[in-house]
Amino acid sequence: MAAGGTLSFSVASMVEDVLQQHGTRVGDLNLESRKAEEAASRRNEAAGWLRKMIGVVVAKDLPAEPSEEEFRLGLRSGIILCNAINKVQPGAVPKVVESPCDSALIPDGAALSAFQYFENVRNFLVAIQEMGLPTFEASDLEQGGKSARVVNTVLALKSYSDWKQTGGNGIWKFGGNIKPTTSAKSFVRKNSEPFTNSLSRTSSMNEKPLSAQASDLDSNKMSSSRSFSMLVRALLLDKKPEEVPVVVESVLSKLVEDLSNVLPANMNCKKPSMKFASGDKMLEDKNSFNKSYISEEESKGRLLKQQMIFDRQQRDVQELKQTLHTTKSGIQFMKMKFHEEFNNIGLHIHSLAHAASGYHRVLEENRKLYNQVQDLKGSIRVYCRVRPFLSGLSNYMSTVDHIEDGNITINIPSRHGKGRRSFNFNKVFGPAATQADVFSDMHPLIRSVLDGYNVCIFAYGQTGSGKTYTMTGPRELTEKSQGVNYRALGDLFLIADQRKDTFNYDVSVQMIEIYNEQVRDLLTGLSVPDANLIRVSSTSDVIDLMNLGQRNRVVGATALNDRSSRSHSCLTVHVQGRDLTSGAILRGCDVIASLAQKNSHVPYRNSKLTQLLQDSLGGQAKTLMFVHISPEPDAVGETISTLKFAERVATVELGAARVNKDSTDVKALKEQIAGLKAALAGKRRKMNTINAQPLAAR
Ligand SMILES: Nc1ncnc2c1ncn2[C@@H]1O[C@H](COP(=O)(O)OP(=O)(O)OP(=O)(O)O)[C@@H](O)[C@H]1O
Repeated sequence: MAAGGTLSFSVASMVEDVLQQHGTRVGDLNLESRKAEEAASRRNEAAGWLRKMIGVVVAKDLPAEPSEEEFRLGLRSGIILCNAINKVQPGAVPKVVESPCDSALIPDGAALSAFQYFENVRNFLVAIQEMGLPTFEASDLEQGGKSARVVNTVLALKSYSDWKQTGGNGIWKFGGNIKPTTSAKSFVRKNSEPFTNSLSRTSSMNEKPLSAQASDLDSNKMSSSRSFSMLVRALLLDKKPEEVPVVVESVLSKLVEDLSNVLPANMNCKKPSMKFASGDKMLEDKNSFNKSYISEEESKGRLLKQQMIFDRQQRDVQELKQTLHTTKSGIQFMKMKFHEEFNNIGLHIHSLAHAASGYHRVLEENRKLYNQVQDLKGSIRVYCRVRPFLSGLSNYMSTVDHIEDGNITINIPSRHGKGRRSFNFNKVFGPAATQADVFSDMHPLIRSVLDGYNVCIFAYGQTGSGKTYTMTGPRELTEKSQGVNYRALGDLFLIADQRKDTFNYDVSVQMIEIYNEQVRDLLTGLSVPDANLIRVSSTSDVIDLMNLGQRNRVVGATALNDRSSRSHSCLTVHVQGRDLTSGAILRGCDVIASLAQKNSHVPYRNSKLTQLLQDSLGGQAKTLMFVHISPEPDAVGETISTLKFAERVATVELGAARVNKDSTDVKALKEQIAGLKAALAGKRRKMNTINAQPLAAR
């Protein structure tokens, strides 16, 4: 390291200080001239050796005995120094940059390429350093620089050259022109090989400092020790003997002080800063190496990272492929299952269709059988109802003697002979019979209307016998006291609603009055041959229309009783049902009529009433006739004639068969119906079970 020279200057200045303290003038000692003389001697030795090594031609810029300035200028380009070191150690500076104008003297500050100058001097200093010789600083070749250090380096190189020429045996000791007896330390070159890479340079640099520093110290010590002794002698020359110890003590204490200031700074500097351009270059190299090393590491890292990303993406792709495969398999499986399900559903629908058609066949069969039973019961059924005594008249003896099943026995006053007479009907309802009792026998026929049969329900009887009561109910109507028309219509709409999945029903009504052989439309109030049909959708719709008809019936009546006895009102309910499966149309009607007891002068067969009811009464329809009688004995004559007419209607006039309840035909039919009902119930259960199952399980 270039810390050398520090001691020599310090000692000289220190002695100077001491001399000044003691009032001694240096000028008197002629110290400067002695120093200059010695420096010139060393410079000449160095210049001479350089000229000898590289030849006078190459060293033309360096005079044999140059001044300090000439020495500095001659070596400033570094060309002479590089050539000299290459002579001592070939290849030490691999490339020497020659001046473009060799022959020209390069003046101070002349334009030799700064790069060339820098390169040569730097390379020379690196080589010197590699060889373990004392170095100088590049700035020492500049004006004001310490050329003595340059001289020192050249003389060290000379000494090394001499040692090498003698065979290089033994330990080379750098002595310069200093006598071997001085305290110069042995100098062992640590790394003589030229560096080949920045790493070896760095390591040699790191190993170098202490030895180089020691070397610098030694050489400076040697060179300055002679001056030091000369100075001390000159100092003590004119001193009296008693003054000598004081002066020596001062010199020594100053020396110790300076040493203590200088040594720690040099000796403790294990990692001194690089002052040379060569050091900078090495740092640059190291940095660039580090950079390239780092960038290589970085690129490796990046590659590794990319590889990892690539690997992960490949794994992802594999996973996706696997998922796709699984999904495809799943879809295939679903397709298969779907086809299976589809086929199963197809089979199931087929069996359901089969069952449904069977069900419909059974229904149809049931309907026919049901209505056959109704037929066997008789196309016309005649019922007799006895009104209770009205309040206030309960003390009278009743006309009715007794009632037993379908038989009613009437007490006949003695003046009319015989005393009693019995009449047979399908059923006789006594004064205690309720509205529900009366309707119960009518109920099965309502279903027949919805199956496409015509049903005629009419009330017959003298005035005040209770026709309106049976058909409609009392004035203060309650649910319990509702008449058969409410109940029948209620049933009709209820059954139609229950069948809505299989049948679509349209219901409409017409209401007429036959008065004095004139037909009047009670819903329009006009006399018309055919009454209007008005569509209805509920029982209340029908009731509203019946009320309207009732009001029209009353309007214009001159004598209510007279009118009542000659008027027949008739409500006809038309039902049209469409079988939703087969599309078949069923048509039925329910005629609800209130017929006054006919006058004897009107022939029954030709009457308007008979014409009106011919469809119902002619055998195509099921007819229910409710004969009403009053219990009061004063009307017994009319009662008997009413009963006679009713019996004739039931047996002779209309030719209807009387039902024998015990006939074998009825029994067989009943059994057949029971069997069919059981079969139907079985089919229904089966269908309900199938419908309850989830589709996949079917
Ligand atoms: N079964 C019965 N229970 C209680 N009261 C009844 C019964 N039958 C009829 N009545 C009552 O007897 C009276 C006459 O009955 P209703 O008006 O029904 O006779 P009708 O035959 O319709 O008469 P008309 O032919 O004059 O119209 C009414 O007050 C009615 O409430």
